[in-house]
Amino acid sequence: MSATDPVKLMKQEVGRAAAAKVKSGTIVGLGTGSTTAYAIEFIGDRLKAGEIDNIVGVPTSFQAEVLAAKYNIPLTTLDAIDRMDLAIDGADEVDPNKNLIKGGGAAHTREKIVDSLADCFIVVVDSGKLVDRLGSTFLLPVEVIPMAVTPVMKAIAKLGGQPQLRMGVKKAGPVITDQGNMVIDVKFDQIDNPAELEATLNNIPGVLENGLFVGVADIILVGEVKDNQPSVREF
Ligand SMILES: O=C[C@H](O)[C@H](O)[C@H](O)COP(=O)(O)O
Repeated sequence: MSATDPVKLMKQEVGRAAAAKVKSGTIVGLGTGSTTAYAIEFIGDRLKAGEIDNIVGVPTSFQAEVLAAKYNIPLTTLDAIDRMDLAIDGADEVDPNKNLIKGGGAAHTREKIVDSLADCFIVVVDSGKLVDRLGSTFLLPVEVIPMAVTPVMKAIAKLGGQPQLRMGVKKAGPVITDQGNMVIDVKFDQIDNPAELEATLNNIPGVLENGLFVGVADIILVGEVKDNQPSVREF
């Protein structure tokens, strides 16, 4: 990836824009993925520069915990708080109604818990993540308890989905989530009713959580780039 890689420029710019919305004395959900990683870095930069202080983060993954430690952002847990002021997180697809597919990094279960508890959930994406209809470019991740992988795949096939077990890269065998579970990625020809599908999938015994986020996001920050100049649009 070159220094002027347009996707990198867009991710950095939305990360910076999201970090700029963090105020002193707030509790912030820290999402997962390459775009949110920039937001965490820029929050750390603002803390270091003294622009903000007294921030506490709630991590959505081991990756977020590691980044928070790297940038000296103190962390807390959901046992210690009732709510968050803000959550910042990426997405794999965003539709015009601000509904999302998440879980490209297998973190969607903890992300849905944290992002749902925030007063304001800000999504940070590059413009390539915008779709007219969810499921058109990205397979839908479903986290499953390991002993239930086969029956869940059969149940998903009966619903019309094409399931595949997510395999590791630079690791033999399946991807294991931060909770010790596996991920089934599902191709649906068409997702007409995301809310209904979200509930139907979660109702299959053995499914922990799927990557459909319906009615959770408040603000979408979209990174765009033209002539190597990045900008951010909000909706
Ligand atoms: O499980 C991972 C998350 O849902 C990520 O937020 C999502 O995959 C987007 O990641 P990235 O910003 O790297 O495209």
